[in-house]
Amino acid sequence: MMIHTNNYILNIKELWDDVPEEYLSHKERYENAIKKAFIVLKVLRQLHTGNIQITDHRTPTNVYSIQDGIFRNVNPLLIHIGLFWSTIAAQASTEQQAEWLQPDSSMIGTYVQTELGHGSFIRGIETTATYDSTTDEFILHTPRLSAYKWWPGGLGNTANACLVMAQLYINGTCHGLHIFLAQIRDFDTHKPLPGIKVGEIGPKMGFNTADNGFLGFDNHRIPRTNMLMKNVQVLRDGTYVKPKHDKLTYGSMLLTRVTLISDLAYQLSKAATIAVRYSAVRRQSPIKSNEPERQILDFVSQQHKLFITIASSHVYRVVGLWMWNSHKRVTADIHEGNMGQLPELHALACCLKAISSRDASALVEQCRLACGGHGYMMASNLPQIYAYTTAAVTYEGEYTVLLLQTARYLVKFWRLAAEHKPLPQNFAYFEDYIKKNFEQWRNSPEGIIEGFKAIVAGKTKAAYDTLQCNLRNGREFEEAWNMASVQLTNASEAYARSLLCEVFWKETVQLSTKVSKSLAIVLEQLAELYLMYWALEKHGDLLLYSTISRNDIEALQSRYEELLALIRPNAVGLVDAFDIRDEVLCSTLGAYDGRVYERMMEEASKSPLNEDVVNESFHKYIRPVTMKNKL
Ligand SMILES: CCCCC/C=C\C/C=C\C/C=C\CCC(=O)SCCNC(=O)CCNC(=O)[C@H](O)C(C)(C)COP(=O)(O)OP(=O)(O)OC[C@H]1O[C@@H](n2cnc3c(N)ncnc32)[C@H](O)[C@@H]1OP(=O)(O)O
Ligand SMILES: Cc1cc2nc3c(=O)[nH]c(=O)nc-3n(C[C@H](O)[C@H](O)[C@H](O)COP(=O)(O)OP(=O)(O)OC[C@H]3O[C@@H](n4cnc5c(N)ncnc54)[C@H](O)[C@@H]3O)c2cc1C
Repeated sequence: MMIHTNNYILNIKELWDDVPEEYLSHKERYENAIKKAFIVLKVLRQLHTGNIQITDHRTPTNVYSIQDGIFRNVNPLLIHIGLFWSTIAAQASTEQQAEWLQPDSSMIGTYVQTELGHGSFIRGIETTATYDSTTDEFILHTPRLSAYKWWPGGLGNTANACLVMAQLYINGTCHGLHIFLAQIRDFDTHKPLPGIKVGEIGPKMGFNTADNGFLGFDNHRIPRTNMLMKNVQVLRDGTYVKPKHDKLTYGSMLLTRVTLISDLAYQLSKAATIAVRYSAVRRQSPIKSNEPERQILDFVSQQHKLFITIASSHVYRVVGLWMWNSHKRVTADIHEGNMGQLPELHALACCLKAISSRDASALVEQCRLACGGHGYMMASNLPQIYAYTTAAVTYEGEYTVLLLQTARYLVKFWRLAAEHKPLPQNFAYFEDYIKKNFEQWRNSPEGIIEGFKAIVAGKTKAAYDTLQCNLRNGREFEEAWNMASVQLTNASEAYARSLLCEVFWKETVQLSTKVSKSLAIVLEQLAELYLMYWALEKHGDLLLYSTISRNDIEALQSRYEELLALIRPNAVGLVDAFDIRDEVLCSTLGAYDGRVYERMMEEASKSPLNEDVVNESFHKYIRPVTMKNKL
């Protein structure tokens, strides 16, 4: 059947709420979301099997992104779709995949790693999987309260299976973390299997349509063949066959970190669309006293808040794609047995996931503030977008923890540079910094990129020197590292920013040659604005580590303000170009037709507090007091 999938989904009535989700109880929210999730899953399965076909070339992304409108919050099957299947596809053997990856599978799964006691430090995970060679089974066990799994999305009520990360024991030897497929609920009755204690963890700041859950195992047995065995094996006699690289088990985290960059770009484009469109409708104060009130988008300070959000959305879209392609390349190499590029990919994914999530949540909040009081309304959808993006700063590798991973990589190259050993081309600037081969500052995108590299070198040097000093003072390495950790994270942050600037600028220049001249001009303006914005934000660092002068900074400021003025006439067009449907934006402030006040009044009329002209609490609580006072 040929179907225009977007319209098809939009026309499924049960997917769209009459009562806004905020008015539902915790339980109702879940039940409403899960009803919709299974309708969406059915559509995805039909797409997969070819029972329905795509007629809109943009549909693959739209099926995913339209979910934001359907759930307003999050699809409770996000982890089932985004992590459970992808981990099986990446980490299970060919035979396991043939058995488990059936389109009509009964399994609804989740990814179960974090415990009450351990999230970041996964080597500290306490759940065990002990091989019993007499029965050819693993025994999954939760030894104590802190070992209870805690957080996995969909675990609370929905999942009947999971991929669980546990410490593998064979004949008393611990072989570290491995992934196991475990059924946790009966496929027919959905009751927890014997030896399984499972439930939901309660309301959160966001993600409240997803049933994040807890899970404990009481000596729960699974077949040996349920360990994911593509990269590592346990044979029938208990022989352990090591993986080619001991971090291949962490592959799903790496892939999700890469994917998240593009997802955050999309969240940013939603926030920018809402805030820019609203700013074009909203009038507040004249600029000159004898003039009518102006669109708030005409205030230069408002442009400063918003245009960086438009630009950042493009940055993360471009860099997300760049990382996706790198991931594809490195994965192909790994298939050939070449692990050489894995450390670099991990280092890039860590700092870029950290900075993209932090930037996205800060900029979404900036968009909310830019909408004044109305941005605080749930009906603006900005609070929900914020709650969604800020979670990404923590999940899939916490911000600081990931920056410290990238710092390990930077310090390795600084050590090579300090010892005058050969460096890869992309770190040649470390050597230049040591030799004081400083370029003369140029007030141009290329000059700013060089300036950011000098900051990376300068901050890595400072962190490295502190580390060495701590070591000379007799500290053990880990302690010395902890003492230098503020500087180490600063170096990583700078590294991420320099990558973002360089990749975005180079990709934009390339893209500009392939599009119309007028479009190329706007794209380059946005890219330049991004670089200028961050150069000005980091001018203190540039003064410390590059050859920039006070005059250069003043010139940068002027150019930045010029760019704001140049972008202003295209601002609404730029967010319209994100092409996000009203049904997905779910915002009274950001709809395409600009009927902000009418929509706000329509939404207010849905409040249950407007159902009765006089609320019954008046008779119960207010009247007895106010009438008594009157007497
Ligand atoms: C449908 C599309 C979906 C789109 C996506 C949209 C939305 C998102 C979807 C879902 C999100 C929702 C929920 C999120 C789900 C989760 O949160 S799952 C749980 C995630 N948990 C974490 O991320 C834990 C973070 N911790 C770690 O990753 C590790 O503990 C650590 C910090 C990396 C340290 O590990 P450890 O084993 O202790 O390492 P150690 O210190 O011994 O060694 C470090 C060396 O190992 C290298 N390394 C580490 N990780 C990797 C890796 N993944 N790949 C390659 N190499 C790795 C590292 O470089 C070090 O190497 P050295 O040479 O020693 O420096
Ligand atoms: C919405 C949401 C969904 C989630 N979904 C899932 C899921 O589906 N599956 C799953 O398994 N997990 C999931 N998680 C869990 C998530 O992966 C963890 O919360 C995350 O990895 C952070 O770990 P933590 O909570 O233990 O934080 P902690 O590690 O306890 O961090 C607390 C603080 O300690 C600091 N810290 C910790 N270690 C260090 C260090 N070495 N050096 C310096 N500072 C440090 C951190 O920077 C932070 O400031 C989810 C979490 C959220 C919020």
